[in-house]
Amino acid sequence: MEVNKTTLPTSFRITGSRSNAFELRNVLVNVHVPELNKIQFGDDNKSEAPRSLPWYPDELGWQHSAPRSTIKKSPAFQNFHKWLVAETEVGNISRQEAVSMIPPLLLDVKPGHWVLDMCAAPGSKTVQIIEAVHANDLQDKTIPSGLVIANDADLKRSCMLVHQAKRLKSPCLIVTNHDAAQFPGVYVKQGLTEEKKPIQFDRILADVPCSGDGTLRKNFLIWKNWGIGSAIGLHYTQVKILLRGAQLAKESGRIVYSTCSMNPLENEAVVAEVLRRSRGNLQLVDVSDQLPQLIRAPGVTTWKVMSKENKWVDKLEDIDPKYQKKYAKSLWPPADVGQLNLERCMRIYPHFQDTGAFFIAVFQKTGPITDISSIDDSVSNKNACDTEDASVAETNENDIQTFYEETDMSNDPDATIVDDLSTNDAADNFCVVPIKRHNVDSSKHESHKCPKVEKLETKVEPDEEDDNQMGSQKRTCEEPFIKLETKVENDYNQMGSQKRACEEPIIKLEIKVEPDEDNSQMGSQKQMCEEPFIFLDPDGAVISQIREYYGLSHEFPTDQLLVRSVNERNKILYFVSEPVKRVLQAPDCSRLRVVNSGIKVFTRQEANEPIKCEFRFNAEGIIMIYPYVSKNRVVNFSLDDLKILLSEPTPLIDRFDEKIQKRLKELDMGCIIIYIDPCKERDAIILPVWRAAVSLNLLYRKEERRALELRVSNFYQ
Ligand SMILES: C[S@@+](CC[C@H](N)C(=O)[O-])C[C@H]1O[C@@H](n2cnc3c(N)ncnc32)[C@H](O)[C@@H]1O
Repeated sequence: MEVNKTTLPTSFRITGSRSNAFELRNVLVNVHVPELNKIQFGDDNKSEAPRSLPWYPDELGWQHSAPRSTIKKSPAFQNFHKWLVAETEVGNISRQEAVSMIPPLLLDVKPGHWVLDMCAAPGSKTVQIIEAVHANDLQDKTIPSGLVIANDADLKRSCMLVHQAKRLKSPCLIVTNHDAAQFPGVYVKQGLTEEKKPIQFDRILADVPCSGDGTLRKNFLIWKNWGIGSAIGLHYTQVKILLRGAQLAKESGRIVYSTCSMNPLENEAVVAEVLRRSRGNLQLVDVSDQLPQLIRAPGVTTWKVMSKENKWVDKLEDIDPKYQKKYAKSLWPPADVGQLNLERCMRIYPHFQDTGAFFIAVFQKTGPITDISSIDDSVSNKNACDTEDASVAETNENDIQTFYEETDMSNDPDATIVDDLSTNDAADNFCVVPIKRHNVDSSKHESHKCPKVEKLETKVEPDEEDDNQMGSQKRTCEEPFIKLETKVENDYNQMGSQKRACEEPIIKLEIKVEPDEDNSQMGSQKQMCEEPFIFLDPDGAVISQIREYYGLSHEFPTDQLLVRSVNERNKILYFVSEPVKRVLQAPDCSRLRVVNSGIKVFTRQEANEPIKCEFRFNAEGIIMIYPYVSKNRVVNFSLDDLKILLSEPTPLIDRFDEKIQKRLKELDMGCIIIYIDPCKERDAIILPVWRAAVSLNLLYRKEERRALELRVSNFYQ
C-alpha cells in the first residue's frame, strides 16, 4: 500500500516497427542517457536518468522518475524532454504506463493477423498491436496485409484513438464505435473466393472497463471514490465483453483479457465464468516463460465478496435472500475452481517493479463457443449475469447499479474521470464506465462523426501540409460544393487529419457556395462526410494519370485506393490493406459504425501554373509507396542538402549544390521524392517535396518537420 502513495514513474515506448526505432533508441542510449547520468538529483544524489524496462523486448520500453522540478532546472533534461515531445508528436515514441504495455506483448500478434481490440480507446495498446502487424514491413517492403479493428463504445474516446493511432500511418486499421459485448458480426469474403463467412479474428484484446484500483498511484480520485459496488457491477459487463470476444476469435486464436484492477471480482471471477460458459473450448495459456524478467504473481483461486453491509461473504446463499438476486453467482469462486488453472493468470503489483497494478489472462480458443444464448445457465445465477434475455439482463444490471448507488458513487464516471484527458497516460486511467447499458444499437446509424473534444483543440499553422501555400482548397470535409475563402481561421480540433471522422474545423470559415453545382446534397453535408468508402477503378482516369506520371509499378495494388466523397474531384486518395477492403466491402458492412480508416496516399494539388499531374504524394503514405515509384521523380540528397531544405519553408533551388540544382531543373513542376541515405546503420529518409518554379517545399506537417530537424541535428553530434 505504501508504494501506492508514491509517484508513478513516467514510462514510454519507442515504437517497434518503425524504421527508425533502433536509431532512436541509440540516440537515447548514446546521447541523452549519458548526459542525464552526469546529473545527480535529490538527497541521495541518485540519478533519475531513464532506464530501460528489463522485460520489454529490444530495449524499446523505458521509464524515468525525474520530477517536473528537475526537468525544469536541468538543461540536459530539457533537451531530453524536447526530444521526447517531438518524437511523440510524430508517433515515434508513445507515452504509456509500463504495465499497460504487457497485454499486447502477450497477445503475440504477427504480421498479417486479423486483430480486434474491443475496448481500445485511447489506443495505447492498439498502437502496439499495429506495430506488431507491421513488424515485417521493413524486411519485405511489402504492402502490409493485416487488419486491426480498434473499437470503443465511447465516440469521443474513439476519436482520441483515431488521433493516437493515426501517427502510425497504418492502412490496416479500422476504428469502430460499438458496445463490445454486441460487436456486430459481418460476413466477409474468404480469400480469393466469393464465399463469405462471419468475420473471425486471430487475436482479440479485451482490455475492459474496470474500477481502476490499479491506477491509484496516478489517479487520485480513485482513493476518494473507490467503493465495493463498482467491481460487482462491472463484473457483468466484463463477462459479456470477454464472451463476445471469445466468440469472435478464430479456433486456435488467442484472446487476452486485462484490467488495471486488483479486484478478483473483475479478474479471476470473470475468467472463471467465461471458462465455464465456453464449455472447455477456451483454455488459459501458461505464459510463465514469457517476458521472463517481468516479476508477477499467479492468479488467485480463493476470494470473497463484500456485501452491501461491508461483510465478507463466502457464497451467494449467505447473502440476505431479499438481496440475493442483485448478485451474480459467478462473483464467487466456482466449485471446480481448482481445475481452471487460474494460477496461469498474471497479477502485477506496484511494489514488484515500481509500476501500477495490472491483471492479465491469456486464452486459447480450442473449439467453437456455442451461441451464448443457448448455454444452460443453471450453475450461475441466471438473473444476475445472463445474456439470454436482454430485458432480464438489463433489469438486473440496473438493479445492481441502483443497489450500490445508494451507498457509493464509484460507478459514476464523472466521479472517476481524471481531469486531464490530453495525455495518453491520463486517458489510460479512464477505465470506469457507467454500468448502464450503452445506447449503441448497431442497426441504427445515427451520426457517428467525432464530436469536438474541447481539450484537444490546437492551432494548426497555415503552412500545414494540407493547408499548404500552393493555393489548394483548405482541407475540409472533402465536400465539393463549398469553396472556402482564402482567409480562414485555421483553428482545428486535434483529432487527426481525416475530416470525415474527426477533423472538423472549428467553423469560423467563410463559405461560398458555387451556384452552378448540384446542391442537392448540401443539406446533408454531415451525411456527405459519412459517405461510404468508395474504391477507385484501377483503370480509371485518376489512377492512370498517377500511374503514368510517377511510373507507379503494376505491383502496387491500386484497387485498394479509395475516396470518401462522391465528388469526382476527390481531394484525397486513401489506401487500405486488402483485409480492410474486404471488411469495408462486406455486403453488411453498414452494420459496422466505422469512425475512421485508411491512410492518405495522394492529395489533389492545385497550382497557379499548369501541372502535369493533379495529385501529389501525401506524407502519410510516402514510405509505403516509395518502393513502387519510378526513380524518375526521386532525387538523392545528402544530409547537407537536407539541412538546406529544412533551413526555411521554401528554399530556392539555387541554394543547393550544383549537381542537385541540375537534377531538380530537369524535373518539371510537381511532386518529387527526396531520398536521403544518411549512413549504413541508419534508415533512409524519404520525403515528399513540391518542386515549384524556383523553390522546393517540404510537404510535412510542422510537428513532423520539427522531429526531422531534431533527428538531423542528432546525426551531427
Ligand atoms: C481500460 S480503458 C481501455 C484502454 C485502452 N485499451 C488503451 O490501452 O489505451 C476501457 C475502455 O473501454 C471503453 N468501454 C467501456 N464500456 C465499453 C463497452 N461496453 N464496449 C466497448 N468499450 C467500452 C471505455 O470507453 C474505455 O475507453
